[in-house]
Amino acid sequence: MVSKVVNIAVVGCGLVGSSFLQQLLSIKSRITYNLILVATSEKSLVSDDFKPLELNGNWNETLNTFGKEPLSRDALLAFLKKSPIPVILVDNTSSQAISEYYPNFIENGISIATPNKKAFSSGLSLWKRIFSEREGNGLVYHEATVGAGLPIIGTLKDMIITGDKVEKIEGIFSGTLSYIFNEFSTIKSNNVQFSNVVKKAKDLGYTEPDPRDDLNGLDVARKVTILARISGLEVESPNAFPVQSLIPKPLESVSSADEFMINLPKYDSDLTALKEEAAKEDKVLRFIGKVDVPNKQVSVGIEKYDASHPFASLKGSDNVISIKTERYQNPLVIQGAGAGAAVTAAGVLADVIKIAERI
Ligand SMILES: NC(=O)C1=CN([C@@H]2O[C@H](COP(=O)(O)OP(=O)(O)OC[C@H]3O[C@@H](n4cnc5c(N)ncnc54)[C@H](OP(=O)(O)O)[C@@H]3O)[C@@H](O)[C@H]2O)C=CC1
Ligand SMILES: N[C@@H](CC=O)C(=O)O
Ligand code: NA
Repeated sequence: MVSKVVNIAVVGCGLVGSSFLQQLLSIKSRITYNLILVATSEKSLVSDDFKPLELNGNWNETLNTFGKEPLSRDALLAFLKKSPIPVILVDNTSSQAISEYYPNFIENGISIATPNKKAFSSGLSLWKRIFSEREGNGLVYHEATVGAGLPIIGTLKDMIITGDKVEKIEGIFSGTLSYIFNEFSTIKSNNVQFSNVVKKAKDLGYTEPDPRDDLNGLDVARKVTILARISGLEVESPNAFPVQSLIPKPLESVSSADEFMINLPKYDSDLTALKEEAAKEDKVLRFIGKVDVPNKQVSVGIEKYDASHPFASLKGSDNVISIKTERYQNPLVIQGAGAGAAVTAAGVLADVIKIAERI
């Protein structure tokens, strides 16, 4: 029997992209994955004749040595349209520009697998265009946009297509903020200062290069926007509901991450007071995203939880998501690593495999 062959184009070879390529090139499968393009923002390798790229294991070196100027979005589309067999575009970037171009790929029959949240959590019109389900459109899978490789989006969609009704989703959706609050606000009271934990998280490489990109709550707001939309709420954008920022107002406009870190200790007192107030009630603080479907409410911010609550005993940078539905009145809880190269790449690869089986 001749095995099925699918062409794969990978844009973005950073943390997740590198791990994705390593996993893709080593899986054993009855489907053959034919790598026809690899690109970063500066270099690209393109197989003009659609034969598999010869990467000899060290694709990074090959890309740097032989890579040419990356294709524009139009040129990338024109190239992928010429593919004689089904093609999957894997977007491992965080590029807004690429995500805004998804409808053009999809409407030309090109499928997409991605951990990039931008397309699904920007304006609602882009979401509607992506999921318009026209005959001949490419498929779109984005499991790793929420909770990395944890099975959240697939699980939620399965519940909905089988007729269940989502009532409430609540969770800790940021690996960085999970770590920070797990260390800062513990069941046994401690003297840890918020700024110290942020510094520790930054030193361990858990934060974005500028920790304000974690502390402003936008990453969590994007994830919650995606879940709310899947659950049936027409959320206009991640700015359309209350999002608590952990950046002290006076530090919003400081120019550099270093200046931000130097000044952060001056503003520890508010969060220390909140943590002590919670401790007196035998509670801890956690940074939560919430979707209340019947009441059409979405929010992101700090909440207090009893020491006995599953969110209170979370470890490291784990995510935890609780989904309450008409059928799961005792909520379904999914917990585990919600960030990191290997688990995220595996989530993307599992999507590639699901698409390849369907196209
Ligand atoms: N890291 C994690 O734990 C998780 C990440 N994600 C998501 O996965 C995606 C990738 O994250 P990560 O690997 O950590 O990010 P990195 O910054 O490590 O990698 C991004 C890659 O994308 C490339 N890139 C950026 N813009 C373009 C462009 N316009 N055209 C071509 N290539 C481009 C970069 O190239 P260059 O180096 O040349 O700039 C780089 O290779 C993001 O959307 C992130 O939100 C999701 C869940 C968890
Ligand atoms: N920065 C994110 C990683 C992926 O979305 C996180 O902390 O969870
Ligand atoms: Na996921």
